[in-house]
Amino acid sequence: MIMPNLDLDSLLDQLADAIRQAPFFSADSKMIGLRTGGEYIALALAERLQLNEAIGVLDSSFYRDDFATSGLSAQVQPSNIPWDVQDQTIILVDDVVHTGRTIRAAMNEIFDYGRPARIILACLIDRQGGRELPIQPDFYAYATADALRFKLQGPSPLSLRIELLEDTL
Ligand SMILES: O=P(O)(O)OC[C@H]1O[C@H](OP(=O)(O)OP(=O)(O)O)[C@H](O)[C@@H]1O
Repeated sequence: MIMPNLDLDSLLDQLADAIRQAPFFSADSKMIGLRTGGEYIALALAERLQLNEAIGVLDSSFYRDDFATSGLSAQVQPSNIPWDVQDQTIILVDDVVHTGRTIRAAMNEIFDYGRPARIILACLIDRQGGRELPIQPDFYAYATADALRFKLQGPSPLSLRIELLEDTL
């Protein structure tokens, strides 16, 4: 397997361009990033898209259905959505979508705040082949079904670490 050589800035530019051209998009669009990687991606996208409103941030750890088995990270922080979600079109952003469970948890949490008109899903990396729920990104910058793990580190500098999954070595 060839390790992909990904340029983070180009991927973010591509993702921002695709969202900008979508019919639903305006500078008043509302964006939510999922801690931690998704928050960094959402901040980078919001800057490129020159959004009028600050991004919301969710930490869906409490909502994950594997919370009991995986435990809770010591770094869980409160969620913060600085605007009313009711009837909004929300762009939900994460760095990686793999099983889909994090996105499922995030959507549950969003509905606790109100009933959005629509949720659009954008991610940097669509890790395909391991989906456990019928959740697909509307926008992604890079997709792969290879046995790779992606870890976004940031916020500044923002970098993407790519590792081969151990059980395939
Ligand atoms: O589709 P899933 O199988 O749920 O996986 C995707 C999630 O996994 C990673 O988060 P992680 O728990 O590693 O936290 P991080 O954002 O702090 O890296 C990634 O950032 C996504 O949020």
